[in-house]
Amino acid sequence: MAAVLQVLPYVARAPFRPLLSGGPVVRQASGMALAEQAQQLFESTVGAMLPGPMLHRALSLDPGSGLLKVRDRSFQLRQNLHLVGFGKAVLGMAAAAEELLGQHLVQGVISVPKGIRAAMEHAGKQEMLLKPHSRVQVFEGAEDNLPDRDALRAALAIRQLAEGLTADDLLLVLISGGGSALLPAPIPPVTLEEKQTLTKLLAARGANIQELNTIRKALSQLKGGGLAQAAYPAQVVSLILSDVVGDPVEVIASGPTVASVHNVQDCLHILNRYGLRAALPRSVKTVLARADSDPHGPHTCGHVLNVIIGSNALALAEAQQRAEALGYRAVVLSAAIQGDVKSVAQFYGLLARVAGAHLTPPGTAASVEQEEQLHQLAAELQLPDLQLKEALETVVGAGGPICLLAGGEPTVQLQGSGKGGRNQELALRVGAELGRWPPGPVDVLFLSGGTDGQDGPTEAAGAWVVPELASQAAAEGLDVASFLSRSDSHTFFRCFRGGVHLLHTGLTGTNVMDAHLLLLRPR
Ligand SMILES: Nc1ncnc2c1ncn2[C@@H]1O[C@H](COP(=O)(O)OP(=O)(O)OP(=O)(O)O)[C@@H](O)[C@H]1O
Ligand SMILES: O=C(O)[C@H](O)CO
Repeated sequence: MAAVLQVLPYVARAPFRPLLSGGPVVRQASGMALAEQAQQLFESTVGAMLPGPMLHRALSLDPGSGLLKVRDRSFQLRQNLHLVGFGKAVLGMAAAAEELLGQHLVQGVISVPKGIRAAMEHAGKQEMLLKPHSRVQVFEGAEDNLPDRDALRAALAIRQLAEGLTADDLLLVLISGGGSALLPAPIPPVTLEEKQTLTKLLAARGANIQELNTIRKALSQLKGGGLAQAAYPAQVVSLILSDVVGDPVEVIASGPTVASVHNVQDCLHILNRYGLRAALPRSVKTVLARADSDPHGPHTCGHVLNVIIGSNALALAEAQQRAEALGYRAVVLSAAIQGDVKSVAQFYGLLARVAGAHLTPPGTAASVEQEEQLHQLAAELQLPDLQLKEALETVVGAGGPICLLAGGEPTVQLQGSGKGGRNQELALRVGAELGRWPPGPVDVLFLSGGTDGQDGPTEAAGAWVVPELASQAAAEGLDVASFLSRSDSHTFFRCFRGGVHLLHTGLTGTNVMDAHLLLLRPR
């Protein structure tokens, strides 16, 4: 039976608990400042994807019979549950899983980022920590998201646990972003250092995550279905928190429980594309050559159920519900925003102009060419799930506050030695775009935030902007364009109005990429 992939439906009402201390109560849109609403909506985007609510939605155990339901499948638990996990959000996921299923848990091994337990302890996030006497062994490693000896030890412990299972066992696999670096298990004779060097070179030359993980899978004992193979004949259930646009399970953390659809030719094309094929270490050539003649063929994963339990799309759906509770007409534009941050910012700036014009009395309508330019930009971004037409139709008929939601992961070409992050750069660029149009009688706000709570090497999660930002900044002697020319968005927001436009959540314990909110409210 082929491996099964299921995606949890629309998230149930996640218990809303403001991430920021003393978060605002829900009041009607008119009664709250736009910035307060935007931050509350961002909190609900993140809140729905926190490990506890996510696992509670994904797993349902009948304490009497020991029957575990995961989506439309059932598994009989009788102290036969084993757990492994790897990823930046996996500590909290393991804590939630052990709380729910602990009476059946025999043993567990998880591989999580170095220092995360201390960080969660410091942040007072007890729900993200395993209880004392937990049966789950924790390995911390992969400092700076790079595979290291600590992560290698974790991967070997995970493989050893998997290989010891029988057909009576159930292996729960917890997977989230950052998992690849936390599960390094190079196929000999490839060494950890050789694999590290190759992936760093690929990333530095612009390889995207799909390309990077195709190479990682080809050189790994556990990625690309290898973990599922090691666990056979045990039943495997993978609960996956997606940090990749489009939620491709074979790419997320390099698909350890998903049969790989790539072959050696795919790898060679990628290596050629980035000029790395000629300089490959002999060990890598040996492993790639052997892969083609592998007697076992690609890993079969018929004994596996892969379930996406958290994603950007699910998070945005939650925020859409919140926005409607605040009195907005809300539309999810896309959960697959990609492309250069400059183009993405232009798109949002024009969208605000066109949408804002539809919300104001006739006579201030956006020009036809601006609408055409907006559709042109959208076409150039090639967003597979874009709901632009639906969004504009909603705006035309609204006559009241509008909330346009989107998410994904734009790319930034770094310039200069400034300090910033994808979200802060996008927000600042959108702020500059908004300032180019004469503000009609509409309040406009744009927010961009990283759902893991950390945007680039800064302590901010992101930032929010309004059309007046550039002119207000100029009055403070801050030139937006100059900061952008140095990729120095964090410094700008730290200086501008005492940092009030920065978004701070602390490490959230989840990661479903970035969330973008565009709020428009007629005066
Ligand atoms: N000064 C800067 N200005 C703008 N963007 C920056 C700057 N410095 C780093 N970045 C961007 O931040 C991104 C790294 O962000 P971050 O550290 O949050 O990791 P990530 O890509 O979100 O990975 P993860 O999913 O593990 O969080 C890179 O895409 C990089 O281009
Ligand atoms: O770990 C990885 O491979 C990336 O975070 C994508 O999931």
